[in-house]
Parts: sequence; C-alpha cells; structure tokens
Amino acid sequence: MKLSALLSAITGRLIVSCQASEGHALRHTGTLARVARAAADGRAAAIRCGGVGGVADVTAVAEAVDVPVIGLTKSGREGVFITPTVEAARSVAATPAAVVALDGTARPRPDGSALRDGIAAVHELGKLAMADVSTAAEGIAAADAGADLVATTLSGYTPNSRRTEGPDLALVGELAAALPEVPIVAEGRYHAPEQAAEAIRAGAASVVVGTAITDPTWITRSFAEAVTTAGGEHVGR
Ligand SMILES: CC(=O)N[C@H](C=O)[C@@H](O)[C@H](O)[C@H](O)COP(=O)(O)O
Repeated sequence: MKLSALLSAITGRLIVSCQASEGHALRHTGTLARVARAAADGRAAAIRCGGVGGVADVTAVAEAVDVPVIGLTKSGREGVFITPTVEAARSVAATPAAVVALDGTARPRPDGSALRDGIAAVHELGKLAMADVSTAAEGIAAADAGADLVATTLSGYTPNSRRTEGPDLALVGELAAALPEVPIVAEGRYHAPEQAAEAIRAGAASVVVGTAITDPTWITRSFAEAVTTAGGEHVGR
C-alpha cells in the first residue's frame, strides 16, 4: 500500500490497538482477531496488532479485517522491545500488514543495527514504516532515517521522555510543528474520546487507542475502583 492510500484511510480517524500481554485472558490469537473485527465494526480505520503474539497475531488480524493493519513484534520490556531487530522488521513486513511499527528511539538495538536499517528492510518488502518515538528529537531523527509515519507511542516509557499521567499531547504538537510533511500518529494513554479528539486538534493525523478499548480487564478495574470507592463512602455514612 502506498503512503497516500494509507493516509486517505486513516487521516482524521481512529486506529485501534488489539494486543494482549503474556498471561492476559485475551492472549489468544483467534480471540484478538475477533476483538479486531469488533473494533473495525465500530469504524476503526486501521488496527495495530502483534506484540507478544508476533506475526501469528498480525496475520490472523489481517485475515479478519478489511482495514489496513499495522504490525509489530514485542520482545521483553527492557530497552528496545518493539520490533527490535532487522530480522523482526523483515518478518512483520512479510505478513499482510501494510505498515510495520518499530522502535524509533536512538537506543542500542539487540542486533546492533540502526533504525535506518530496520526501515530499509521494511521498504525493501514494499511496506511502510511507523517509528515509535518518545521525544521530538527522536521523531526528527526517525523521519530523517526514512520513517513514513512517526508515533508518540514510547513517551513515558523511556528514561529520557516526559512521564505524563495522561497522553503526551505536547509531544504531538511539537512533532507536528517540527515535521509538517510527516504524518504524526498520537498514541499512548488515550483513555477518553475527548483526549483523542484533542490529539487531532494538536496536529495528529490519526490517534491509536489500545487499553481503553481492547482491554476488558483494565476497563473493569476502572469501573470496579469507582464503585468500591463509592461503596466505602456509603458504608462510612
Ligand atoms: C509502550 C508500549 O509497549 N506500547 C504498546 C505498543 O504497541 C502497546 O502496549 C500499547 O497498548 C499501545 O501503544 C496503545 O497504547 P494504549 O494502550 O496506552 O492506548
């Protein structure tokens, strides 16, 4: 898929991330493919998927939905863990995913490669590359390395990034101003529709929402906590 075709599908629209970590009740490829279908039925413009489920999840989701898929692999939680090697980038690019998401920070990669190498491997297989960054400087470097899209995914998850409780809307604005030619994707801790709308107003081409839509354990916990707190107040009256 060409970048222009992807952009006509996702610009000004919502992307849903359908991933589940090891041990999560939804950590099942077929189940996540169903979750992706439900999100597409709700008008998600694209699905981001893979994670610890790797290329099996990406392939199953791509078969289940008729919107573009952004694929990634995840290994570990330390240092570079999103599509961390050239081999991982190549394996995701070989699936039906239209876009490969990969760590776009300047930290050392497990295989000693540079971001530019991973992006080149993705492009060789005719796919688009989304760089997941944590700061504006990383986004600028990622665009220079050939990234087709830059996403704020890693803000709050690297030692040198801001740790906002909610989404890092400021980073969206900074990237949009610094890279007017590059589509910026807002991602990470968007927990309410109004926050997602705010990201578009801040200059994002598109917004990725994961946990708040596709993690029923997280959603339940937030309701349960609210109810328990009210219950405690009630008992204390
Ligand atoms: C930091 C990291 O590993 N982010 C991952 C990237 O693919 C996913 O675990 C997130 O769910 C995704 O970025 C969407 O964000 P949120 O779930 O906050 O809406």
